[in-house]
Amino acid sequence: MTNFTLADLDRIIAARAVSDDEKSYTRKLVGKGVAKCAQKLGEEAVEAAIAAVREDREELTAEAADLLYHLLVVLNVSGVNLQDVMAELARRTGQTGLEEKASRPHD
Ligand SMILES: N=c1c2ncn([C@@H]3O[C@H](COP(=O)(O)OP(=O)(O)OP(=O)(O)O)[C@@H](O)[C@H]3O)c2ncn1[C@@H]1O[C@H](COP(=O)(O)O)[C@@H](O)[C@H]1O
Repeated sequence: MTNFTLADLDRIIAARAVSDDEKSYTRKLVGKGVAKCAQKLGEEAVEAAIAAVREDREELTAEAADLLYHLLVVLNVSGVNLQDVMAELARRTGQTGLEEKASRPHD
């Protein structure tokens, strides 16, 4: 169990994207533009799908982490806020999302 959230990773990516650290993978990837970032996102999605079909849970866990990282990079370079994506997901539940959370206080 960890308290680390997508919002935490999103903040790290936003900071690394504009950092001047030449060792930063995020900075290098963002510097290559949206097409390269989107290509990486697609590759990671396929790798996650293959791991799922193979029923390899360990591999799927690692690929899912790569996929979420690369999705957040694409959102960042595209100027789409993670908060807006979460709001869209909440809207689809027909509620803000907070009501259900309140009824599951230990999640
Ligand atoms: N979560 C990740 C993360 N997931 C995957 N990756 C990188 O994504 C790359 C994907 O692997 P590939 O083998 O497909 O990439 P590659 O062949 O090296 O690169 P390409 O030339 O194809 O782009 C790897 O190099 C991983 O290091 C990540 N890089 C960074 N993070 C997070 O971002 C933070 C900031 O990282 P830096 O920007 O490197 O400081 C880190 O602390 C992490 O929290």
